[in-house]
Amino acid sequence: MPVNETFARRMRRERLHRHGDRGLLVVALDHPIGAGPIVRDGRLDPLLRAAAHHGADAVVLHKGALRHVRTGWFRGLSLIVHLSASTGIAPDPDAKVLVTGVEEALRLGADGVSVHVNAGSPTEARQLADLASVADACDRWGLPLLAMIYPRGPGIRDGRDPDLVAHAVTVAAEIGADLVKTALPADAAQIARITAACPIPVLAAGGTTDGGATAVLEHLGTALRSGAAGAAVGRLIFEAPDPGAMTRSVAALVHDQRVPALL
Ligand SMILES: O=C(CO)COP(=O)(O)O
Ligand SMILES: N[C@@H](CC=O)C(=O)O
Repeated sequence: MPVNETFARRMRRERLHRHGDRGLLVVALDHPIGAGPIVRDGRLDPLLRAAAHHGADAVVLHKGALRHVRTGWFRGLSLIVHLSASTGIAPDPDAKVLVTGVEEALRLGADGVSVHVNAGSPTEARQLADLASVADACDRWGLPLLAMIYPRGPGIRDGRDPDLVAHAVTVAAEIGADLVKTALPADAAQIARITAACPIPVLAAGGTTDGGATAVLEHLGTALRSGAAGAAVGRLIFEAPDPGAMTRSVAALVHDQRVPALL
């Protein structure tokens, strides 16, 4: 726990957890700007129902999505507003830019904000400056900041290289994030080294489901047993035939360190 944290920031950081403080399950739904629609009918409410009713602590959404979803889901679910974006069809999809700010997120009812940084990308310098300005604003307003930071760029062959990932999460902590989310390597000992060296909680990203849902669940289980403080999971849940059941499975891992029935 940080020793120099304001009352407001600590209270809000602790309140992100809706199921005890053992692990944080964040359902990330920030993909549409990058990848296009994630639901066929444009309605995110069924995914928010799955998150709210099946064990998630928080969801990540972009500002515009909030105009099209019900407020009621957030009685038992924390809201993290994502402040940065890029599209997968851009000349450089790794070039994240800020698309809104901390004060707007607060006006929208956010319990926290998140910013994505691609460390090693051609625009890394500007992305770091953006993360730093958001961290300053979070200090002013007492709002928790989740940094999503990945080693990504033309010179990076393996974005899960343990040394690169250890470096990336350290950058997030040094700039002033409260939590960091990244794609962790597969090896348990390497994950343990990364999480032990990082002064802030590290959340494991779900990642692509191309290798099957079971492989993603197994990876999350390894990460949680190796020091990850929770998981931020998108595709595994919104691509699942039954997002509620998949949320329950991830929640069993995150909150109870219990192997879900799906494994
Ligand atoms: O946090 C996330 C995206 O912002 C994780 O999403 P995926 O599980 O789809 O990688
Ligand atoms: N924040 C993520 C979105 C989901 O994967 C990214 O931009 O890559």
